[in-house]
Amino acid sequence: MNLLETTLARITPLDADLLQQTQLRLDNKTKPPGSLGRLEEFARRVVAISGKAVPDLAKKVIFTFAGDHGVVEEGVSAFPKEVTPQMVFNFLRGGAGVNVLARHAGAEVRVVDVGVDFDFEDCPGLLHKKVARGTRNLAKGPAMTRDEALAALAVGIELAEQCSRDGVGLVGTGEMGIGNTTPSSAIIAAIGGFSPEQVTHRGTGINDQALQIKITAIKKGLELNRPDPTDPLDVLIKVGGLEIAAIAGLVLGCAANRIPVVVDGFISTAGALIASELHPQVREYLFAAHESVEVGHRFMLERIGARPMLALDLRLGEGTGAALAMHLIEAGVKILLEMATFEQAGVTGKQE
Ligand SMILES: Cc1cc2ncn([C@H]3O[C@H](COP(=O)(O)O)[C@@H](O)[C@H]3O)c2cc1C
Ligand SMILES: O=C(O)c1cccnc1
Repeated sequence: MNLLETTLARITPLDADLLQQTQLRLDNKTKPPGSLGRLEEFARRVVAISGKAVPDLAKKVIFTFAGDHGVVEEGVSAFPKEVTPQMVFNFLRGGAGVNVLARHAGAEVRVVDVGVDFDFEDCPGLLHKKVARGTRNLAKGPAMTRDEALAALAVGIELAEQCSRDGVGLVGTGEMGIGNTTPSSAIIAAIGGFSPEQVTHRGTGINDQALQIKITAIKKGLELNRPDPTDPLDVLIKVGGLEIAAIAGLVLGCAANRIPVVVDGFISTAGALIASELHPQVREYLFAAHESVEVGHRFMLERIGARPMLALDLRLGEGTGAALAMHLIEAGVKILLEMATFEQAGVTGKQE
């Protein structure tokens, strides 16, 4: 078995008893039952995912995977591909949106080159995991080879393994790759059977003409490559991206290692969708941070069966939404661990 297969074999459903016991603990807190809404769900699920009655979320890590996309040559983005490595340097200096919001959340950002078309040589702080210098143009043929897709998946899986060894309590996903809303739209179109028009949007802010070019590129990619909707690996190979593959691997690795994983926006959810199509129980381990402005995002979330936590009209990616959502998951866990029970507080009237 390869790393992907052994990882998939380790993913199990959450323990229903543990979920129920944790809800009973929450019901003993000084509040009407269920009145903290989804914060209670977050606490319940973090306990059941980690298998720990007292989860420790002190160590939080957001992975920002960077990769380039051959399809950019079609004119699908408002920005040139050079922005991908330029933003990598910005992440490493701590100046990007995700750095600011991760600091706010008390999370560390780890920047991973999984497929940037640039030589970073010995760039301190960067995780050098380059599989290829970008994908090929999906409008002209398969974006990746099978080996490239498996190698990028393995990058994500191995980083999750490392998090498990380091005692990381909460992982977030993020990405940087000019053009990557195009493969993300292609993935949900292929898997969900949607037309490119239904799931394609403006990414970095393209105009009407570029939107038509983007839709045409996705149409060509689907017609030419004919990804098999029942085979998520085939979809990833033909119309995916290296950073999307790494995110899929990270999500699978987190599920296998029982680490809750917060999935960012549209592109990250494309990775999570591949993971959840590979293993249906993956959805139990993930938290969908927010609902992106990208129109296709809703269809991905519905397909996964994940309800987004925030609606902030975000459309940046990088892991920004994941950073913001981490606070709320931690808040739910703190309610479980720190709030007084009826008995401790001497509050009466609890219904048995
Ligand atoms: C300066 C800058 C910083 C970003 N950070 C994330 N993205 C986001 O925009 C890109 C996807 O949009 P499209 O498919 O239209 O190219 C990705 O890099 C995504 O992470 C950025 C984009 C730009 C321009
Ligand atoms: O939702 C996202 O993650 C997103 C949307 C547009 C552009 N970049 C990222």
